[in-house]
Parts: sequence; C-alpha cells; structure tokens
Amino acid sequence: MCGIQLQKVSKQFTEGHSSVTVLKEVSFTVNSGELIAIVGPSGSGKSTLLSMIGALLKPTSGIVSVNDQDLTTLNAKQLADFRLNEIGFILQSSNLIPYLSVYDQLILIKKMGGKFNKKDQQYAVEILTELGLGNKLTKMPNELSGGERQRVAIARALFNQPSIILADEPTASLDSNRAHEVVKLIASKVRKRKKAAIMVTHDERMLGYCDKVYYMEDGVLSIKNSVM
Ligand SMILES: Nc1ncnc2c1ncn2[C@@H]1O[C@H](COP(=O)(O)OP(=O)(O)OP(=O)(O)O)[C@@H](O)[C@H]1O
Repeated sequence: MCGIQLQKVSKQFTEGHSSVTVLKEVSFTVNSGELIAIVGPSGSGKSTLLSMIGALLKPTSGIVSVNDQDLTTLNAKQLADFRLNEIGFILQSSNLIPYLSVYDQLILIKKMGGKFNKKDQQYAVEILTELGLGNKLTKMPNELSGGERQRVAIARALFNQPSIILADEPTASLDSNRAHEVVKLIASKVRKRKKAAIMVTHDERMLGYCDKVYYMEDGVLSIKNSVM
C-alpha cells in the first residue's frame, strides 16, 4: 500500500534509571493524496511521531511502514537514502540557507550528490513558478517575506518528488493570511501530486484544509473528527 501505516507504535526514552513512554500503541494510516492533521497539547508526542515516520527515530515497539516498507528493517545507509528520496520535511521556520538564492535552495542537494541535470533545473523553475516564486529565483532569503520563505521551503520539500510530506507547525511563524495561503498550497500539492502528508499544528483554523484530524494526548492518538 502506498502511504504511511503505523501499527501499535510505542516510543520510550530512557535516561539513567528512569524511562518515559512518549507514544503508546499508536496505529493509523495515511493514504496517498491525503493530508491529515495532528493536534494536541505541548509535550504530547506529536514531533516524536513525525520523527519516527521520517526515520529520524526508531520505535521501541510496533511497525512504521512507508509504501509497504517496514522502516525498522532498514540499515543506516538505507534509512539515509529513504529520508533523502521519500520524505519532504517542512518545518516551523523555513530553515533556508541564508547565503543561497531561492533557486539554489532547491538544487544544492542534487548538485552535491553529483546527480544534477537539465531536467532538474527545469523542474526547480517549474515548481517554484507553480508556488508563485517565478520572479524570485535569484532572491536571497532575507529579501523574501515570511510567507515567501515558507513557500520556498514547500518547493524544496517537493523538489525531490518524495512520496511523503511531514510538516511540523508550518504556519507558526506566519500571520493569519499567510498561514492560510501556505496550508492551502500544501493541501493542493499533496492532492495533485498524490503525496501522503501529515501536518502537526496548533492552529485550529488550518484544520478545514485537512482530510482527517487526529488528537494526541499523553502519547495516545485518537481520531478527532472528519472535516471533509
Ligand atoms: N530525546 C528525548 N529524550 C527524552 N525525552 C524526550 C526526547 N524527545 C522528546 N522527549 C519528551 O517526549 C515528550 C514528547 O515530546 P514531543 O516533542 O514529541 O512533543 P510535542 O507534542 O511535539 O510538543 P510541542 O507541541 O511542544 O512541540 C516530551 O515530554 C519530551 O520532553
């Protein structure tokens, strides 16, 4: 199955003699073309969950599958490839590299990997144009508005054509209009390009753009409602 599947995923952190269970038997599915939201109080385990789906953390127990691949069976090199090829991260602040132009933010990683060709060049311009940044290709991050910076981050997340988009508080640094604009864009790209996407958010106004809303509390995930 394409998309994300979690089966009874738990995560414990151990420090010295004490351990804390941050996720408790979390199970859910996100299909391709679906954007789901996870809401819940600070410290409830939302970022830990995203980190596990993004192969940055391993579960203590349970199965995290992406596109039918059980991530717990992959070695370090395979996990690094998986992160690079299958996951697009969009974070709270856009995390752009200050000394690179808008265009270079997208192509740097491919250039470093020595796999850069004319098609990539065209695709970078196409996707930036689609996100309304066609006239900003040579601008530096400090010459952009917060909303524009976040749109570059979305373009960068989509550029590798990952199957999964993980967005952690993507609107936290934006005013209300820009927040709507950014989440609307994420939702439309997810549907058009058939990504499976998860957005962690504190912003209830963004939930209308999502197919499902889950609530996390004390490491337990439950369905909040269906908003479509
Ligand atoms: N590496 C770690 N070692 C120990 N405890 C950790 C570690 N990472 C996270 N935690 C704890 O796990 C719990 C869940 O953290 P997490 O960041 O997933 O919460 P969150 O719901 O994303 O919070 P917020 O909304 O504030 O970002 C917190 O109590 C946190 O202190």
